[in-house]
Amino acid sequence: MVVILKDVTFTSRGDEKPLLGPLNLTLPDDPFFVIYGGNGSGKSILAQLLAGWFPEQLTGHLSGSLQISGEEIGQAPLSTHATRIQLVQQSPQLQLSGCTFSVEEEIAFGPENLALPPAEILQRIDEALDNTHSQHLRTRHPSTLSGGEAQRVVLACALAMHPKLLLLDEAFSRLTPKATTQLLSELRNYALRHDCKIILFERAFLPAAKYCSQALVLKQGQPLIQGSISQIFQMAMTHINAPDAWQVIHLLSTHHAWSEDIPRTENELISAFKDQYASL
Ligand SMILES: Nc1ncnc2c1ncn2[C@@H]1O[C@H](COP(=O)(O)OP(=O)(O)OP(=O)(O)O)[C@@H](O)[C@H]1O
Repeated sequence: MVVILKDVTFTSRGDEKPLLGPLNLTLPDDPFFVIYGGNGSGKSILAQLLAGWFPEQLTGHLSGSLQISGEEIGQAPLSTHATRIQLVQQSPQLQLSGCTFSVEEEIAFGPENLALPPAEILQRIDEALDNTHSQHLRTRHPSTLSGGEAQRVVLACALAMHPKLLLLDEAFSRLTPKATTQLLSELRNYALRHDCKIILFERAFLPAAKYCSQALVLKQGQPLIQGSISQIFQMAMTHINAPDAWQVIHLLSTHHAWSEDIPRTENELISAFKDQYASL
């Protein structure tokens, strides 16, 4: 799926100052891309625009061009995007329908609305539960799920729609780093199997950096820098969260005392420290 933003600016209704933009972006050819930013940097607004929320759910003025697979956003009703674009937000309880009695029914909700044959719906439920490691939640009432369990289930609901563009707006915020890494690995397999692009919207450097080779950093709705993880690292680190070891690398880089690539995993971190300091 090709996503192209040209001079996109969004101003909320009643505001004068744009909340986002001007922003230019062409997604690289990788399955994953990450958009980093601190609180209020515009990640959710951008995610909602990409999900086609303008103008039905996101009212205001959009200028420039935001194209997804050649189709200009804002020109078709939001419901028409459901089969190709899915957005998972950071508060899972807000995304549960509230009208089903089991996780299985909740995942079936979208495919049933597409009037798919029952056998295909069942197959999609199974696949989505497997991909999110949630088979054990299948018969649970959605209202009894913990925060992390609910995040797995809303992700399963999104996957059951077989999206070609999956937007994950801090969608792992209630999961442990280990569970997040496990899900991201499953999502990479999903993306390759279904030719899907996944955009992560994150306040935390890890574990997104492990899966994305390219990133965009937002600050107050404006693009700060775009490029490889190594290229964006210095600027990103003043705006996002990262483990202490990466804070140390940031400090060393600031004092020109780091010459290695920026590690994207713990193992890369250990190797990089060995390479940098083994001779000392
Ligand atoms: N519908 C809206 N109308 C007016 N202002 C909005 C609307 N949605 C968000 N904003 C404002 O736009 C700015 C960007 O918000 P956004 O939710 O995109 O930030 P974010 O990067 O997702 O932040 P966080 O990490 O805190 O979730 C904030 O100042 C927010 O108050």
